[in-house]
Amino acid sequence: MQVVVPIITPFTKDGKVDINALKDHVKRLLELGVDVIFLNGTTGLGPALSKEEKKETLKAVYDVTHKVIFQVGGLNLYDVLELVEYSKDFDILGIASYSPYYFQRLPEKWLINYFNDIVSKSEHDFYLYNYPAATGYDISAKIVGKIQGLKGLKDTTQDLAHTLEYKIVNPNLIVYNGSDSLIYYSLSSLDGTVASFANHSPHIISAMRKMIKEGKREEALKVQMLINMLLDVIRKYGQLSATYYMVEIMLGYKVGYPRPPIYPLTDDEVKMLKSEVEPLKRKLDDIVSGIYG
Ligand SMILES: O=C(O)C(=O)C[C@H](O)[C@H](O)COP(=O)(O)O
Repeated sequence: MQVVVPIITPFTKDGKVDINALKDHVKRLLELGVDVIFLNGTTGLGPALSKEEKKETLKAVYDVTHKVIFQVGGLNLYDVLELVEYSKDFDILGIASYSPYYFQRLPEKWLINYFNDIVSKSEHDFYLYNYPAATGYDISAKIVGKIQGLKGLKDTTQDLAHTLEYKIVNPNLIVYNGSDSLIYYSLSSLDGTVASFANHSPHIISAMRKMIKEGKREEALKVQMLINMLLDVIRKYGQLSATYYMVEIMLGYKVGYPRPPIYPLTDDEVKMLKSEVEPLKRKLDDIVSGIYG
């Protein structure tokens, strides 16, 4: 029942990676129940980070914890392989990559070659990041066996049956689902969840995990329903940006800014977000305080 956070990448107002904010955020999330840091994912704006920025984030997070999965994917395989080489100096849990994106109708064998080229150069375990809606490609359970020595994967889809299929095909794979709307099901039926909500609500997810372990399914499902209501609110403002402000609303500390084209929210948007979140936050806090007594 692992909680993996696809951690945000904090930026300064002038668009530089805010290393101190990143380190502090990692420390807080680990204290609040997060098990693994998934670095440079979607929520971390991975596709918008340079090769050098990805190296910077790994170095920074590694100062705090070695429980890291380092996402290296990109559209220049030589840059990707340079990041794989760079990762060899770090005793981390593994590396990951999403599919090549933007270019449509790539033959399946090119996609498999891309992953196997990464695996062949890596000394770490390899995790697939399957996100069909973002990349245009579904590396499904039917073809995932063609990736050599795959350790695990994160499947971002609302279709839990699609994610379970990987377990059916290979029960030894570590399988996570990456959708915040399925955290309860991911914790209950998979190896864990990769939840962007773990950036601002790790304590809520940890409480849900405790409820599931104690057989308190109804309370746990109530938490999931409130998370889904929060998700609807957050998505209205642009989730990739709103997540930064949700950290301050839910955890009480600032964590830098997003970077365009993921634009910061305006002051008015932050005020409106806060006013819509507060009532749901109160309900969640009541449930969580009840579970811990
Ligand atoms: O950010 C990451 O790297 C993640 O793993 C989490 C999910 O992939 C994203 O939060 C997108 O999830 P949806 O909004 O459900 O499409």
